[in-house]
Amino acid sequence: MNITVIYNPAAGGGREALLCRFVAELERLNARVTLYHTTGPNDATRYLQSREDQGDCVVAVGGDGTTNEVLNGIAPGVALGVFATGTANVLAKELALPKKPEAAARVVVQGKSVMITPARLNGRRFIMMCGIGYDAWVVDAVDLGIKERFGKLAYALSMLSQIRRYGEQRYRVAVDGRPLDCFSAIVTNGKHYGGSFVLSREANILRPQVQVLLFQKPGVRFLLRCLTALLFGRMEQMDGVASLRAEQVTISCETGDEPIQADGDPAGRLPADIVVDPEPVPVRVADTFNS
Ligand SMILES: Nc1ncnc2c1ncn2[C@@H]1O[C@H](COP(=O)(O)OP(=O)(O)OP(=O)(O)O)[C@@H](O)[C@H]1O
Repeated sequence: MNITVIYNPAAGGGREALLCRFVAELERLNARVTLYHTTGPNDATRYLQSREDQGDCVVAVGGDGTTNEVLNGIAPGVALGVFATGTANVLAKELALPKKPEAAARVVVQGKSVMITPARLNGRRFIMMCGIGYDAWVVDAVDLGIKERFGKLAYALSMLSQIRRYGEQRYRVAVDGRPLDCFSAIVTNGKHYGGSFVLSREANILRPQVQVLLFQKPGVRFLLRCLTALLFGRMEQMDGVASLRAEQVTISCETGDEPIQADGDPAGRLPADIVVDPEPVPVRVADTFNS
């Protein structure tokens, strides 16, 4: 098996020792490995697009942002592997991928492929989720220095700093053409969010549809109730939260320069045009993964 390993040395504050163990195990399993260290944002995508032969599998070693950039550069038919060394690693939770480097390498070489349908936000693929409103403000306001040193704490601090703004901005959404309003929205491909929290029980990453969660009531109290419900995996059931399955979603707002987040990183500004990608991607998972 020929494997390209894309390592983001900035993800999760750097995990060089884990990378070495991961690559050593791949080689012990007779894989031929080409290793690449990324140098900055979008370098993974650029590097992959410049490679004529990416091998049988490209493994993203980093967080969801690294996987996103690999996904946007991977050639059709080449399998995507993930060794999660980032901060939140939501995709790894969704696919029940092992944390230990040796076990993660065995999944890549000895596991199976499942077909996952990403979605496209303004033309660029995302694999887990994108969001506008509160969700995007939090990602936009994360202090990268704190994130590098203290990981998820940076998100918690950013969440606190943005709470007061919730409800100020109203967004217009079209879910498969149906017009709706909201004060925040998350378009998710999978069930998990922010790590191991369950955002949507309705979502299914193996299905060629996304789940759209619309937060339709204003007010800080409503947001706090939503965040509490998220801790218990019950946000989708809340009065004021609409959860809809869709193939195409557009989101816009009349005023302001509003950010969007995709797979946990800033992803441009509104308007957002989100469509399910017609080309599914083979992704390596454990043999025991229930598909
Ligand atoms: N050499 C580099 N130096 C700085 N940033 C980089 C480098 N290579 C890639 N990046 C950027 O780092 C960003 C963050 O990486 P990533 O999202 O994978 O890790 P994380 O934020 O720690 O994890 P998670 O998304 O799971 O919370 C990526 O979006 C990528 O653009």
